[in-house]
Parts: sequence; structure tokens; C-alpha cells
Amino acid sequence: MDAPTTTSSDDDTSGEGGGWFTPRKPPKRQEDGEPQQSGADGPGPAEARRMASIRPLARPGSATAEATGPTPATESGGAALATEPPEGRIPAAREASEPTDVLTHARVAPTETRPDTGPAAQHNAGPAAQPDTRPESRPAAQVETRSPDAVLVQRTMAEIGPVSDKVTSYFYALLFTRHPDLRALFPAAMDTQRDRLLKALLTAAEHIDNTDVLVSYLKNLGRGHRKYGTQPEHYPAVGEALIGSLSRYASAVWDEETEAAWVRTYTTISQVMIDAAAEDELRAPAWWFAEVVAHDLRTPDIAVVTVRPDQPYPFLAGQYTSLETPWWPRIWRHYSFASAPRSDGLLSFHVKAVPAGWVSNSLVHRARPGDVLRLGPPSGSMTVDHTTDSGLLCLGGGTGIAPIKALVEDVAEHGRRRPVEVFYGARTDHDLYDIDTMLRLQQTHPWLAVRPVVDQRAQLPDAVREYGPWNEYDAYLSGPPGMIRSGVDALRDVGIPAGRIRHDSVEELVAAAT
Ligand SMILES: NC(=O)C1=CN([C@@H]2O[C@H](COP(=O)(O)OP(=O)(O)OC[C@H]3O[C@@H](n4cnc5c(N)ncnc54)[C@H](O)[C@@H]3O)[C@@H](O)[C@H]2O)C=CC1
Repeated sequence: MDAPTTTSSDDDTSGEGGGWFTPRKPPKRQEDGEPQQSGADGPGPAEARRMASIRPLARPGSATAEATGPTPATESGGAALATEPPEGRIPAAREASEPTDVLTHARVAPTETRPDTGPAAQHNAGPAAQPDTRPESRPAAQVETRSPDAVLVQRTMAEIGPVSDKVTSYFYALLFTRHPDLRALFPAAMDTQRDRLLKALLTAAEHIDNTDVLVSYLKNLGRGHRKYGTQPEHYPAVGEALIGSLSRYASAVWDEETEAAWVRTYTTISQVMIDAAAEDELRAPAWWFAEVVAHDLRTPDIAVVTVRPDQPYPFLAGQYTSLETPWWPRIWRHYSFASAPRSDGLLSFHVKAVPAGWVSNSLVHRARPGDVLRLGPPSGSMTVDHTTDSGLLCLGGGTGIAPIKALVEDVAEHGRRRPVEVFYGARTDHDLYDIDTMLRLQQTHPWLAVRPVVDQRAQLPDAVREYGPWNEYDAYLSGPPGMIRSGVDALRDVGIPAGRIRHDSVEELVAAAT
């Protein structure tokens, strides 16, 4: 999720100057369709009420928190994100029920980006999200389990689904006309990633009841937004634009109750993000500078880029980072670490230049030793569980082999002789740009088997079916979104339970592809 997000404030000053929360009615529009800026007199009484509602809560344990009591969400019977999720592993139900692809990150820069399936608004629950007002007529298994706020939020999402592009445009128009200072936090060209912020927020709102996955997602989002310069006082401005845009385009279902549900939901979301960012500030920089120390062009469009961070960069094998080049300020893309943590502190990435991929093209064709990049914090849960002896079944497609190589090195460093089977897929022999490294690793480690799979001969998922059995293995997939999807299907077919299949978010991968 790459886009500066929101803001909110701990004091009473941030509402001054007007325009904080969205007016109940859509703002008057100018002839060009852009919303007008709010007047200099500040918000009216209705806005003031909402501003109070959306202000983030004090941190747990603070005097203010004790004085104010439970969160608005809790008070209202809405969702409360109090549950701490297990750290470090993808939730077991991931493939089956999680808010999913969107919530599980991906490079996958297509996590970092996604030609994807459209704004999060399109992930809505559809007709199923409609509340059933006749519970007595339904079988017990179908009794509504969603919170009242979730029902209202999902109803809004269903309404805006068909006009999600307009919602997005209006959201950013409201945000930037009312808060021009926030424009500088976003890339100059908003076309490729303008909907990331809104998409992330809508996705989170839609899954407000799924606390286990959502808290982890939002904390990550909050930490990740530090590199954009996001401050707590920005959150109310975003919330205002969010409500303004939703109320305009979901007008058929929008009422006071719906608005209150969104305010509570957004308040909860922003609070988790703000707290996570504040916690992170105590122990990590918002970003790292990293100097390119080696640039190895492996094919005409694939480079292995090695960098030296300006200060220690802790991460786990299998994770990824966000990366900004000096040539495209504020455009961040995700790349997996291509090695386990090294004693010399260097990091390497495998980058493929793709059409219209501004960042990837710069990294492949322009970057040279001495150039300085910026890195965001590490992210991702496609990491090895060292508490078990299960084998690792790894599918790496194209440059998706990068984190797989890191996982192999990680297993080697932990000295456990657990079987690791790597299927390395590529379009042609020539595209197996890292096969020499993988075969060298195989020679060194008797527990490792590397099997190149070239398209003319077989597809990666089919090749996996020919081997096995895989019931004692945890599976790791990394590569293009289509490969992830068909790979997951194949793995489920051969009996690997969803909870033992790990991969980065397909959506992020799509995004990362640019
Ligand atoms: N650079 C990095 O650090 C990482 C990159 N990725 C992602 O990996 C992808 C790599 O792209 P390329 O190297 O161009 O890969 P590619 O398009 O050349 O494909 C690599 C392999 O995946 C297979 N594949 C592709 N689509 C498939 C489908 N629908 N079903 C079954 N198999 C399929 C291909 O047959 C080939 O064997 C990108 O999407 C990138 O975002 C993923 C993780 C890390």
C-alpha cells in the first residue's frame, strides 16, 4: 500500500481553519467539477460534531485515554481492534477467509501496485452484505455475525462499487483542495498509485470485524506511512475527504447512522495506524538511505542491485521493502530481499524493467554505484518458521526467485537439515537468470533440490504435481500474480492446507509490477 495516508490529532488545534470533516451534504461544486474549498469560517456545528468524533484517541495508558474511557467503536457496539494478532506468520486461514490478498502485502510492488482488480471498493461484499431483517427466517448457520457498523460499511461499499473511479477522484479532489499542503506528500504524477490510500482505507473498513488480520495490516500500514511524512494531524483531513466522497456517491444508502458507522470505523483504523507509527518511531527511522554498491545486469532487462544502508537494517528472509529512487521522488515500489541478512549489512534486489515501470526501468537502466536510494521499513510474513522441521516447498517464478533464494539461505544459516524443494519457473532458459546461484546452493546443501521449469516444457504448478508427496511441507510462492493464483490452486489440489501456504499479497504484486 503505497500512498501517504491520513492524519488526525491529539489536540484541539487541528480542526481550526475549516474543512476538517466532510459536510453532511456534498460541497458545492465549481463548474469544472472540483469541490470548492471550505470557507474561512471553519466548520459548522455538524462538522464540529464529526470532528470531535473522528479525533484519534489518546494512546493506551495515557492520562487522556484513562479519562476518556473506551473507544467510540467499543461504546457503539462497533468493531474494536484490541486483539493483537500473532506476529510473523500469515494467519492460518489466510487462503480461505482472510481479507486477503489485499491485507497480506505484496511487492509485490504490485502490492506495490496492481494492474489490478480495481479499487478496494470493488472488493465489496455485494448482496451478501445486505443485512437480513428477518433473522428468524434464516437457518442458524446464516445468522448475522457482523457488527452493525460492518453491515453499514459493507452496504456503502456495495453502493460505490460501480463508481469507484469517481469516488477516488472526488476523494483526492476534496483532500487536496481543502488541504493543499498534503499534496506534497504524494507523487507528482498520481495516475499509477493515486488510489492506493483510498483503497487501503476502504479495504480495512470492509474488514473491520476481522481483527486478527486487520490489526496487523493497519499497524504495518501505519509504520509504512512514516516514510511519506504522514503525521497524526493529517488523519482527520483524510477522514473528512473519505466521508465526503462516500456520502456523495453512496447517497442512496447514506444516512446519519451510516455516517456514524464510518466515523467510528475510520477513527478506529486511524488510531491503530497512528499508534503503530508512534511506537515504531521509538525504535526505527522512517526511512533508510542506501547507496548502490553493485549493479549487475543479468539479462537486458534484469539487474541485481546491491545497496549499503546508512544504518543497520534489520529484516527477515522472505520479507520485502519499499524503495524510492532519486529519479522518481515519492514513488515507492516493493522489492523482496534477495538474500538472508548478511554479516556485511548489504542488501540485494532483483529488478526487472517492465513497460511503463518508472522505478524498475530506472533501477535496471540508470542506477549505478554511488547512487543513493531510500528504503522504507521491511514488511511481509512469508518467512520461515524455525520452530518446526517441516520441509519447504518453494515456487519461484521469474524474479520471484529472489525471496526464495533468501529463504534457502535462511534455512542454511539455521543449520537444520530440513528438506527444501525449489521449483524455479521461467519463460525460457535464458530467463533463468539466477540458475547458477541456485545450483551452487544445491551443490553445497544436500537437503536442497532445485528444479528449473521452463514454459516450453511445463508450467510451474503442473511440475509441482509431478513430485511429492507434499503433506509434510510448508509452501512458499513468489512470482507473478497469475502464477501465485494457479500455484495456490495446485497446492490445495495436492492436499496442502491453506494455513501452510504463504505468499505475498497478489494485489501488491500487481502494483509492484510498475
Ligand atoms: N523482484 C522481486 O523481488 C519479486 C518479484 N515478484 C513478482 O514476480 C513477478 C516476476 O515477473 P517476471 O520475472 O516477468 O515473470 P514471468 O512473467 O517471466 O513468469 C515467471 C514464471 O511464472 C510463470 N507464470 C506466469 N504467469 C503464470 C500463470 N498465470 N500461471 C502459471 N504460471 C505462470 C511463467 O510461466 C514463468 O515460469 C512480478 O510480478 C514481480 O512483481 C515477486 C516476488 C519478489
